Amino acid sequence: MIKAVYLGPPGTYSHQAALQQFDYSNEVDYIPTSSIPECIRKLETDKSIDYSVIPLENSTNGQVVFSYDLLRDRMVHEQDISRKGSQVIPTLEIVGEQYVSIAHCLIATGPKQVLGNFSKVKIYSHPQVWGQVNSYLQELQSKFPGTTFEKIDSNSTSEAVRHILKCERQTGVIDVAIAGEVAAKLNQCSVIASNINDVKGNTTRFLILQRRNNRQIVSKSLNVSLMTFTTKQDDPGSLVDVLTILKTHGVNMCSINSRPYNRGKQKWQYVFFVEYYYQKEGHNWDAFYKELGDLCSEWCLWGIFPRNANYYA
Ligand SMILES: O=C(O)C(=O)C[C@]1(C(=O)O)C=C[C@@H](O)C=C1
Repeated sequence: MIKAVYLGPPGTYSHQAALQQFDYSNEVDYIPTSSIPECIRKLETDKSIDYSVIPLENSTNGQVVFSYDLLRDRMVHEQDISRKGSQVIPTLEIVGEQYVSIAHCLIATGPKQVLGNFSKVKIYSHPQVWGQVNSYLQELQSKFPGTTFEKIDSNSTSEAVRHILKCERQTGVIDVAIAGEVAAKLNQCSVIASNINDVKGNTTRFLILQRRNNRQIVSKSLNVSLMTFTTKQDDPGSLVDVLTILKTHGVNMCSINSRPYNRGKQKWQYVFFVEYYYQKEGHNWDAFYKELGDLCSEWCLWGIFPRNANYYA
C-alpha cells in the first residue's frame, strides 16, 4: 500500500491536499504527522513512506515559510549531500502540486455562543492562518470592544480544534479555533461563523515530494520545475545574469521568491527560488543547466512536475 504523510491530524487542509493528490483512493495509507518539518523528516528517514505533502504558498498571505526554509536548509546547510560541481543533489524531489480551497470557520466546542458575552476569547490556529483572517478578527474586536482576543499558534488547524476540546473551562473565557468545516465536523464541534477568510477564493498550493529515484517520467504536457540557487553575491548584476539565461533560452519563469540564510559570518545572504515552465521538446536543457551552473554559487533542481489544472481555476 502507498503511504503518504501530511500535516495532521485528520481534517487539516494538508489532509485535503493528500486526498486530492491520490483521488481519495482507499489504496493509500494517509499518515498524519505533527509538524511540517516532521513531514519531510519522515520521508527522508522512513523508507516505508512513499510521499509527503507540504503547503508551499497561500493566495492571500504568500509563502509558507516553514516549507521554503526546509528546502533552503537542505541546499545550504546539509553537509552529507551529493554534489556535482556547483549542483547540490537533494535526496527528495517534487513530483506534483495540489490546490486546496481554504474556507476558514470560527469553531467552538459547545453550542453556538455570542463572543461578546466573554471577557476573553482565546483563538487557536496554525500561524499561516492569521494573515488570512485579519479583517475578520479586526471586525470582531470592533464589534465587541469589551472583549480581549488572544491569538495562539497551533501546529495545524485541525490540531487547534482538538486542543479546544481539551481546554479546561475558565469563567469569562472561551476557547475557539479557526479551521476548515471538515475539522469541526470530525471533532463534533460547532461552527460559530463560516467563510471568515478576508479574501473569498482563498487557495493554498501544496507540493508532493518523494525520495529521489531518478526514474521521473516527464509528461509531454506543461510541466513546472523548481530550482533554488545562490548567486556570487559580490558581482553586480549576478541575479540578473542568472535570470537572463532563462530569457535567452526562451524559458518562461512563473514564480520567484527568496529566503535569507546565514552561513559562516556573513549575514544578508539569500537563496532564490525560481519556478519555470518545462517542456521536454524545443529547448536545449543541458546547455541551460550548464550555463546556470556556471553562474550560481550553488544550485539545486527540485524536480519537474505537471502543472495542475486547478492552477487556472
Ligand atoms: O493547518 C492546516 O490545516 C494546514 O494544512 C497548514 C496550512 C498552511 O501551513 O498553510 C494549510 C493551509 C492553510 O493556509 C492554513 C494552514
